Amino acid sequence: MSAPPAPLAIDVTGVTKRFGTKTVVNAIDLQVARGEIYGFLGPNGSGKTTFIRMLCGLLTPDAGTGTCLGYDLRTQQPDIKRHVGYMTQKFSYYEDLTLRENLDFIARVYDVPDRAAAVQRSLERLGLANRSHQLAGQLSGGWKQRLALAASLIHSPQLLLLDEPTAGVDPKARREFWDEIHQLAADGLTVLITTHYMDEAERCHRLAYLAYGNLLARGTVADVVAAAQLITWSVRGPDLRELAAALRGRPGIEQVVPFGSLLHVSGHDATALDATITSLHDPRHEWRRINAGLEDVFISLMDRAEDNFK
Ligand SMILES: Nc1ncnc2c1ncn2[C@@H]1O[C@H](COP(=O)(O)OP(=O)(O)OP(=O)(O)O)[C@@H](O)[C@H]1O
Repeated sequence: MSAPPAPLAIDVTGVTKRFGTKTVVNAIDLQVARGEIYGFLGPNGSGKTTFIRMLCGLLTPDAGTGTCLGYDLRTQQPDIKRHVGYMTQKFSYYEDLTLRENLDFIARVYDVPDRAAAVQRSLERLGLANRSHQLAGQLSGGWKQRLALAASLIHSPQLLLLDEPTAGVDPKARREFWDEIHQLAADGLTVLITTHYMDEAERCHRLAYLAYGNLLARGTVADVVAAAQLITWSVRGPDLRELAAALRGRPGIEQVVPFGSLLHVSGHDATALDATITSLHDPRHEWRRINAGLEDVFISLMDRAEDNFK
């Protein structure tokens, strides 16, 4: 049965989850368009996985309403699940089965019609056809990840859920993986992805940043950076460790973060920030006002969330 047409893949309001007395996801509203790649970022334990699991019909919210792929979040969970592919952090497969056998097994579990053709399509689509007789246990990390992606797509889902999909995968394999994800999205698949990597965040169409169960920022990378209104300076020169120690705790200085051979110094109060930088003037240091990056913004959001919610 195909899903009823819905312009939005996800359209939810006030989604909340509590475990015991702890509110792990706190009244989150979210809309995701079909074919969009939506990234979820935030510190460990901020509620990303729990929120996504509710969106995909794997967990029932304690409060909130809405739809996923046009199906009701509370009453039509089995329909949602049928159209969702889930690539978990720890993909399990049978090491002593070949790639083809692993995919065939998963296709059986999903009761995929015309299984042999579906497996062949999946092998070809992900460039695995030449390796189809190789034992899964002998694959390198990047190829195992491809197998995991193939497995999560075998039943032609409309929504793909990726939970930290590229942890431990080398940069070339990561790039290829992302090319594939963008191609799938261009073909209409909606992708929700949790990640801790900034380069992956920048590859998403839109982002949400969660901390302590609260949605603190959302939008495109440019939206999220602009909304933070973070003023950032970079400084290069000798003795940056000493400079960092001298800066921390001074008026206007909210964060001092080493970036390679530079320090990034940020805050929200331009006047106080300027005054402190001027007071620590050293001709050996080269200061430059820069545009805050996503990482600067996320560190700032995390620090502020600790003050607000802990
Ligand atoms: N079934 C459960 N029972 C009780 N507490 C849970 C359960 N599942 C998750 N939690 C708690 O909910 C909080 C949010 O967990 P969640 O896995 O959603 O965070 P996350 O942002 O995905 O973290 P990470 O980046 O580490 O994957 C954590 O404190 C976690 O311990």
